Amino acid sequence: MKHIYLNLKRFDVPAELGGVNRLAPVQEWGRTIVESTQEPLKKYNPQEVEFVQFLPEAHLLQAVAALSENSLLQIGSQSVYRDNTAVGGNFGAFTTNRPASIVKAMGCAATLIGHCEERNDKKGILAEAGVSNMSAVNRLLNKEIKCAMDAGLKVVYCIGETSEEQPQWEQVLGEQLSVGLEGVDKSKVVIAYEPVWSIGPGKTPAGKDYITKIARFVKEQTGGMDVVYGGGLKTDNAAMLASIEEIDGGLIALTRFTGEIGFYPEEYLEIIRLYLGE
Ligand SMILES: O=C[C@H](O)COP(=O)(O)O
Repeated sequence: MKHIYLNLKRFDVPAELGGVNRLAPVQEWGRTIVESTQEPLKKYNPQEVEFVQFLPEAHLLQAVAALSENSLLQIGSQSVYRDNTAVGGNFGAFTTNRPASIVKAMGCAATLIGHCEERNDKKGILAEAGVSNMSAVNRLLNKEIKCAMDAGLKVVYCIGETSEEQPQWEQVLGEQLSVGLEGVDKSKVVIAYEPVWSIGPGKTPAGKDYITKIARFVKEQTGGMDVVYGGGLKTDNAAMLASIEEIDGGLIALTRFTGEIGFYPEEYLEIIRLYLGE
């Protein structure tokens, strides 16, 4: 089974406010993306490939409502809170947070946990508190994964090393896996590997040998979990990634990296065609 994930980050922010949304008014953005991508995806075999689109919370209800009959698309949230509602327990006193129970109730099938931008946010809070040992980040993410799974959501768990961490990549990724997945049913989780040092303008893209080495490491450490490339599946690397046996799919975000950068539905569909080879 291949997994094609789409992380729509905050691509809903209009260009005039500094964002990359030139697609649709904010009020219609989630629906527009689902409606402009789901029909062409119906030609793929759901036994062979799954498609999940992760949207900011404000767009989840609209995206779910836009799903057509027999759509192959599934909708997911961008992470969940590390605590949840429970009958007889917390009734929803979670101002500003996003418990997994409501993500599931809104019709989502999955959630994306531990993206490098989420890790950065948590690291920043710890740094403000004077904490330099960042292992707490993995423990917080482990709680989020457990809440998501208790709520019946599939989990895509992101791991990756920064440029500073690269010399100790085995230790860093090993801890992200062992602590993040402690006590978790791995059969319901897919790993997204993000070489953080390689993401962003002007960075050297990760090559085939490096990605293969990491994917093998993850599979060895986890008993063969599915691993997708999370550093950005795009036009430039789709064929290379498709040629790596140990890679089980990819995480798409921006589809255009020069000029009017952003996410464009036709380019997303083209990346999928290039990766799946059909
Ligand atoms: O979520 C995906 C990764 O952060 C890569 O994003 P990008 O392809 O837009 O650089």
